[in-house]
Amino acid sequence: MGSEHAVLARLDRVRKHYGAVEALAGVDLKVRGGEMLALLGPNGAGKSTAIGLLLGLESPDAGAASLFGEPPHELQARRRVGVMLQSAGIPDTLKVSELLDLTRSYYPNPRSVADCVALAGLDGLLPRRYTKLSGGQQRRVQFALALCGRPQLLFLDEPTTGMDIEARQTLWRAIRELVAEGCGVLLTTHYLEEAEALADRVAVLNRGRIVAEGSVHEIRAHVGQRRIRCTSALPAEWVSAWPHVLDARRDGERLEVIADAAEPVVRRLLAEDAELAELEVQRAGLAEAFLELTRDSIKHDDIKEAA
Ligand SMILES: Nc1ncnc2c1ncn2[C@@H]1O[C@H](COP(=O)(O)OP(=O)(O)OP(=O)(O)O)[C@@H](O)[C@H]1O
Repeated sequence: MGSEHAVLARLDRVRKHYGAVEALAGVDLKVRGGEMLALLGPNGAGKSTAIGLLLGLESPDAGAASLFGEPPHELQARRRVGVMLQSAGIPDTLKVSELLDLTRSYYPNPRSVADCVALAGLDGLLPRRYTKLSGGQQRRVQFALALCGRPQLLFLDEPTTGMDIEARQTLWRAIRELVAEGCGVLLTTHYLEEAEALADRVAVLNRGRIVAEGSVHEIRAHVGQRRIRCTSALPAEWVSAWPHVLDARRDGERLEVIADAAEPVVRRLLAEDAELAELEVQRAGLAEAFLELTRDSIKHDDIKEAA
C-alpha cells in the first residue's frame, strides 16, 4: 500500500464515558492519506468526542487512539495536523493577516499567504479584525489557519456551518485539492449533501457506535429504499397507505413516493392512473439512508435497553 493511503489516524475499540453518558461505546475508525472520511451522526452521537480523542484533547477510558502511529498528544504528531473545531479559541484582538502570520510561524514549511488566501477565499479579509467578521467569514479564516501549516491530516468539525453557498463551494474545492495532494481529511457535517459530494468513505455514528461504514454508494445500498417520482393526480394520502409505501407527498403536479420496493408500487401507480407520466425511480439518497440507519439503531438500542 502506498503512503498515499497509509492510515494516519485511528481509534481502536475506544470507549469514553462522561459520568453516566457513554459517548463512545467501542469505536474503530481509520483515516487514510489521500482520502476524505465523513463522520455522520445525529446530535450527541459522539462525533466531536471521537475528534477530541484523535487530537489528544481527551483520553479514552479503554482502547487506544493514535495519530501517525503515535499517541495523539505527542507534539511531533500534532504538528502534522490541521484542525477546524466548532469552538475556535482564536485570540480576537488580531487582524486576519496577523492571525495568519502567527499561525504560519508555528510550522517549519508553511503555505504562502497568497495560497492560503486563494484556498480559503480570504480576498479582502486580511486587513480586517477577526472579531468584526461575519460568522461565515470567521469560518473561512479558521479554515485558512487549519491548512496554513501544510497538514497531512485535516480535522474539519462542521466546517461549513454559517457559510453561504459560494463560500461553501470554495471550501469544497479547496478540500478536493488538498485530498488530491494526498492529505487525509476527517469531516463531520450535518449537511448530507456535503458528505455525498466530497467523501470517499462515510462512517455513521449513533449513540456512540458505528452503525454503518463504507463508500457513499455502499451506505446508500444498505437501505433498500427507492424514490419514485411521477406526474399524477392520485391523492398522496391514499398512496401513502399502500403496501410497500413509506411516504408519499405532492409537490404541485408531481407525486413523490418513498417505497421499500419499487416494482409493486410502480405497477399499481400505472394501473390506478392511466394519465401517469414522467415516471422516475431512483435509489434513495444518503439523507434517507442516514435517517434509516440511525432510526434502526435507536430502535435496536431501545429494545435492548427495555429487555
Ligand atoms: N465534556 C463533556 N461532559 C459531559 N458530557 C459530554 C461532554 N462532551 C460530550 N458529552 C456528551 O457525550 C455525548 C456525545 O457528545 P459529542 O459532542 O461527541 O456529540 P456530537 O456527535 O459531536 O454532537 P453534535 O452533532 O451535537 O455536535 C453527548 O451525550 C454529550 O452530551
